[in-house]
Amino acid sequence: MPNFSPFQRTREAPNLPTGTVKFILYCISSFPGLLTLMLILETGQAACNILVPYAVKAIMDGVASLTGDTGPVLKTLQQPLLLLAGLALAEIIFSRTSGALLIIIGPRLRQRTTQKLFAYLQYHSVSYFGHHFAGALAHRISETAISVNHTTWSVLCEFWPITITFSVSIFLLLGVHQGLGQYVASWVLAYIAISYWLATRCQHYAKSYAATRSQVNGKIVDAVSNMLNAKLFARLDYERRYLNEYLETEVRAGRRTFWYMERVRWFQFIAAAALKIGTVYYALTLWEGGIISVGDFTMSIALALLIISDARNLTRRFLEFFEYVGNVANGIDTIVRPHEIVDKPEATPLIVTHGRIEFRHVRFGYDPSQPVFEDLNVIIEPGQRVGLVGFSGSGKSTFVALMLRNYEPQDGAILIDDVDIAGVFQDSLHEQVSLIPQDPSLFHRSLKENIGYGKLDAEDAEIIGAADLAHADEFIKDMKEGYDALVGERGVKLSGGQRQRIAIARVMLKDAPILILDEATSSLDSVTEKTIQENLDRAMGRKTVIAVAHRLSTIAHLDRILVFDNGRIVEDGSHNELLDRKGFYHRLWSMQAGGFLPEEAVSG
Ligand SMILES: Nc1ncnc2c1ncn2[C@@H]1O[C@H](COP(=O)(O)OP(=O)(O)OP(=O)(O)O)[C@@H](O)[C@H]1O
Repeated sequence: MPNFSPFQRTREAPNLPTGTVKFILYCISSFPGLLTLMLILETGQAACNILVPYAVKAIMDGVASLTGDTGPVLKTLQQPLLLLAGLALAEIIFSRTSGALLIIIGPRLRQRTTQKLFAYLQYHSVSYFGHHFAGALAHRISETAISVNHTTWSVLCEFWPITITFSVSIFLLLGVHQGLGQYVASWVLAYIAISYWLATRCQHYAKSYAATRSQVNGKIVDAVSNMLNAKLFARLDYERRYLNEYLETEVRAGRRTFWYMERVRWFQFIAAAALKIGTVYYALTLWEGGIISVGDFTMSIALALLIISDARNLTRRFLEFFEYVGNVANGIDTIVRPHEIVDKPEATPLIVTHGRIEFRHVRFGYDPSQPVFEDLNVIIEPGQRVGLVGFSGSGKSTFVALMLRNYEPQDGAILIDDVDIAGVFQDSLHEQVSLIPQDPSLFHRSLKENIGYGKLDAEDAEIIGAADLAHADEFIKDMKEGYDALVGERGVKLSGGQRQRIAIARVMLKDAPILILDEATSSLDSVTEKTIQENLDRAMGRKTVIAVAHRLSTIAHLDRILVFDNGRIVEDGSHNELLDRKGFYHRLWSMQAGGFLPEEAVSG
């Protein structure tokens, strides 16, 4: 188990900027000093690079001034040679220090971005998670974090040095000769503009190629998760052919993109040739006319070659940059959208002293135009044990979901101990209300951690005690690794009944004053169910309990039963009272086959 205090927590949902540039700046703002240093180092490295042709010019001019005697060569060329060596050394130092900074900042920046996005994601509502696949969200977070890094490095280590190379080259060439400088400057401006334009055009191809790749990934995931179906139906061949259809689409989209890139390369090669030949011709003419020295001539050619080497792949760099920025924008769009249910600024912690629950004139619909509850009014007294029954779709789970504030009513209020839960901190509500769901999902962590989730600072003895009450201890003891056994993703290595027992144990450990059981024992055999039910009854103590049940026998002994029909409470009373009333509940009870309600509603 990670070693952190169980009580570190933040109540307030984090705020994140929604603009792409602002978001990237926000993420990198944790490293102002290191990033500035990196910018300086990249500037230094680019400057060293660009000054090499200048040193070569000095050497060439020195060589040209030499007479036939080779004796004083080194002496004459001492300064430019030292400059050349100094530049080489400085370039190594700048570039490797920058490399080291990249190693220091890179993983940390990725971690911070992931942390921020994950923290933001946590505050989305249950309905948000119902609309987004877990895998897709995890992928989005990691893509966004990687793309924030890449965007930063693109600007710092690619576009910025290129800007310096281009600007200083033009400056040096203007110094050599105005016309030559203007020729290269026009070439550079035109080249950048065309590269940018080509990249924006290519974006369309790159996007559709990326879409086909992710479609293929999705198909592979779907096929792998349905491998059992494929085997049971002997459809392995079919699955290969099915996947191949999508792979073919990917190949076609890939070819379109690469052909376009190939055409871009033609442009680059022709443009590079134009710069090379043009500069050589221009500089040669100037040298011939005695306007520039042989050193200037050499420097001009070297600068042109340097520009060409930096300009190569500029379209691809733009394209990658767009892709990273697009990824960040997508991540923001999916994750950094407004939270659906937010704690109010004036929110207070909920402290349950009695456990009285009231639904007051509650109107709610998942789609507000089709309300599940129109005007629901009900009071559950402190310590009361209430069963909710009704046909499938009658509103029982919605009732529970509203109590947990998974959704907010469009009208009316839900009060606990006379406090409107809309005005309390959501986590304080969840601390006071426990839920045992019908199909509990567990973390892929040890059994001990899963049970201990109900009370993070629980002693081992408390965990075992809770497991014992939930009849989980008996099967855990039989496992090779006991309480340290891992349960598999969502608890798949356990049977439904075992998962339910772990969920019961962790809720017993949590010991909240209000308890909600949503078919909490439905996956258990009747013998285990009976014993757990007794333990649950004991654990309920003076808690307020709401139990949703399809098997009426499991709630018949409770203090009160609310009968739901089409979002209305049509009957309310104890089991015996309701039977005596010979109404809806009586019909349900009579219709029960083996203790279950029929699926279909029966008209009155
Ligand atoms: N997440 C959702 N989005 C949209 N509609 C929903 C959602 N959950 C439930 N509903 C609808 O709300 C109505 C009430 O459903 P609810 O799940 O509360 O019924 P229930 O009594 O708990 O049913 P069951 O016994 O089958 O669990 C149904 O018409 C259902 O289709």
